[in-house]
Amino acid sequence: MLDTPLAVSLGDPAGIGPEVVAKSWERRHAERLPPFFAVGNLAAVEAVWDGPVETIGAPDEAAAIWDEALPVLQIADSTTPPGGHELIGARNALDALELAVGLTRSGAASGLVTGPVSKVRLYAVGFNHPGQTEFVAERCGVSRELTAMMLAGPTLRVVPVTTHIPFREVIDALSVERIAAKGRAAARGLQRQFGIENPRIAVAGLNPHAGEQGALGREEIDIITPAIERLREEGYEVTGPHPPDVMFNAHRRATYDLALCMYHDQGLIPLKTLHFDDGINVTLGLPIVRTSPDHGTAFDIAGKNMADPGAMIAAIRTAGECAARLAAA
Ligand SMILES: NC(=O)C1=CN([C@@H]2O[C@H](COP(=O)(O)OP(=O)(O)OC[C@H]3O[C@@H](n4cnc5c(N)ncnc54)[C@H](O)[C@@H]3O)[C@@H](O)[C@H]2O)C=CC1
Ligand SMILES: NCC(=O)COP(=O)(O)O
Repeated sequence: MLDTPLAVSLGDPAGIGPEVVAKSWERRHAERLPPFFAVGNLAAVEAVWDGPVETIGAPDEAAAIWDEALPVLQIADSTTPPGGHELIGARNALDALELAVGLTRSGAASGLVTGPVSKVRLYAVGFNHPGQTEFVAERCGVSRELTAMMLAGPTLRVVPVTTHIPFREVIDALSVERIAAKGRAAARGLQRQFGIENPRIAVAGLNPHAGEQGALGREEIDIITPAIERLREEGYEVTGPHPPDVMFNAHRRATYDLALCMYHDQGLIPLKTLHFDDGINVTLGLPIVRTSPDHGTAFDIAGKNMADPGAMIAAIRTAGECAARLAAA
């Protein structure tokens, strides 16, 4: 059990973040969750949940009330109702994220779990990062190219080489250096945070049938294979390029620890199809632990008591496990 609690930012209060965090606390004993405190707006939790909740002034006050109430570190007095459209929700989400990252970097929290945010609403309040992944990397002083956004469930882990960019830009964004950098960040993250000594990485092709020896596209020959060779020279166990349409079946998934995918949906469609209810997002390559549920804000069901906390529970549990592993290293 961790001595220092995790910091869990509530995300956009108009979404389901407050509800899944509160429901996770409710199931803390059954799910054997490590201690955590929420960072966000107390009213946002009270709007969707009638369980016990108490504000704290600092992370070290969380332990004393963990058994009795959900501890909340308050970031703002005003908020937006569940399902609301006001941009104050995005500002709250950003303030909570900023504070939770800072507390984790300082060691006051043992790891960071982030609630779902709306990217378009964050952009509307001046957020100039593609997502929380890059924001956290910057706050930790790490170049985003040295981090990897890993989505993971019980039978599949994926890292997309390109993440939140328009599809039209994907091919130009792929390079030997970028693919090798993501593969390296992924392999080292699995070693360091997940205790997988020699991770097996399967690299996806980009074109149908991985290019059919160049007849259906040359990216596999010109970019992906040289990146695979570079990673192998560095000692990593890497295979591919694999035809993307067959590499996610159950038989093939059992042969690797992580699929390195060329773009967002190539990896996230299989991941969320298989593991939407317990899938998580982990940022690899940071000096701190950061996880998040795989789902988004789900504005359509916010405030209706319909949100499944499974992915948030998995994100909290994994953050605790990774934090314990890093502390013991
Ligand atoms: N971790 C994060 O911060 C993420 C944020 N997003 C953001 O979320 C916003 C909405 O994205 P969408 O593509 O609509 O995906 P979404 O995951 O928010 O919702 C997709 C569908 O799944 C349902 N759903 C999602 N989570 C659920 C849960 N825990 N229990 C029950 N049903 C659930 C929703 O009601 C909706 O019908 C976007 O603005 C996007 O930027 C998307 C993915 C991850
Ligand atoms: N599709 C995954 C996702 O949107 C996660 O983004 P973020 O954690 O970087 O904000």
